[in-house]
Amino acid sequence: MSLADVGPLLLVGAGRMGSAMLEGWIARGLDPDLTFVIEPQPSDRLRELAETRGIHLNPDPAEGPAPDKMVLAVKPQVMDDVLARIAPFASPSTLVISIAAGRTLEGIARHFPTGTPIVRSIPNTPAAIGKGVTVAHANQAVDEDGRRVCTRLLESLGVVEWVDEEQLIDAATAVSGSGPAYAFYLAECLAEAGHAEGLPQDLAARLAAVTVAGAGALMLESGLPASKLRENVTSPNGTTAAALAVLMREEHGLGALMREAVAAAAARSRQLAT
Ligand SMILES: NC(=O)C1=CN([C@@H]2O[C@H](COP(=O)(O)OP(=O)(O)OC[C@H]3O[C@@H](n4cnc5c(N)ncnc54)[C@H](O)[C@@H]3O)[C@@H](O)[C@H]2O)C=CC1
Ligand SMILES: O=C(O)[C@@H]1CCC=N1
Repeated sequence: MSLADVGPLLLVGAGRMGSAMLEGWIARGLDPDLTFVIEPQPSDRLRELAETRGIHLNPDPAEGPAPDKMVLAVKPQVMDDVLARIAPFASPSTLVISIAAGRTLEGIARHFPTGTPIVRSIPNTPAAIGKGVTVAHANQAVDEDGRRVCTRLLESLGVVEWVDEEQLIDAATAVSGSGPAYAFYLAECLAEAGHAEGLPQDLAARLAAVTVAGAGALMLESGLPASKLRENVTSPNGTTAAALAVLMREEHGLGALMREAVAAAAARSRQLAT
C-alpha cells in the first residue's frame, strides 16, 4: 500500500517512536517533500533523511500553510508546552493524531479550535518494521475521510484497531504499547536462566531471542490461539509441563505477575492524563 497521495504531514517529535513511524511512512512512499518534522535533537538518520530524501527538518511553522495532518509524538510530560507553541499554526481542519501515552482527547483538544478532528492512538515500536499494532480512538470531529487517512497511515506500520471508548486506550497502552518491552524482558530472563543452567551467555541470548521471535511468528502465521500452541509444546509429564507448573502457579505465577504489571501500566497511563 503506497502513501504517495497522502499529502502534507507534520511530525512533531522524532524520537524513538516518532522516527520509527517516519521510517515506515517514508519506506511506503510518503512524499518526503510534503513531510515536515519538528525535532530539536535530530538524530544522524533524521539529518540524512533531510539531506538525501528531502524531508523538511525544523521548518518555521509560521511560514507556509497550516498543516494538513499533524502527528504528535513528544513525551506526555512536554505535550502541553509543545502544543502551546505549535497548535496556533493548525487550522480547524488539521487532522491531529497523538501517540502520547495517557494524554486524553480533552487535554489535547483544549489547545486547538473547537471542532478540530483529533485521534488519540497508541502504536508500538515493531512499527519500525511494519509489524506494529496501533490502537486508535477518534473524536466526533473526525469524518470518514479523516479516519481513512489515519487508518492508511497507521496500517502502513502494521495492524490498526479502532476502539469506540477512549478509556480502552489506557488498557491498550498497557498491553500493546508497552507490550514489546515485556517480550524483550522475557527473552532477557530466558537467556539468563539458560546461562544459569550452563549455556554460554551469547548462545543463551541467541536461543532466547530466536525462540521468542519464532513463537510470535508461529502464533500469527498459524492463526491458532496461544493456548493451543502452548499445548502443542507440552508433552504429558515432560519438560515443558515441569516448567509450566512453576509459571502457572496461582499466586506467584506469570499470570498473577502479568496482571499486576499490566494494571500498573494502565494506572500510569491514566495518571499521565493529569
Ligand atoms: N517508545 C514507545 O514504545 C512508545 C511511545 N509512545 C509515545 O510516543 C511519544 C514519544 O515517545 P518516545 O519516542 O519513546 O520518546 P523520545 O524521548 O524518544 O522522543 C520524544 C522526542 O520529542 C522531542 N521533543 C522534545 N521537545 C520537543 C518539541 N518542543 N518539539 C518537537 N519535538 C520535541 C525530543 O527531542 C525527542 O526526540 C510519547 O508520548 C510516548 O508515550 C507511544 C507508544 C509506544
Ligand atoms: O513507556 C511509555 O510510557 C511509552 C508508552 C508505551 C510504550 N512506551
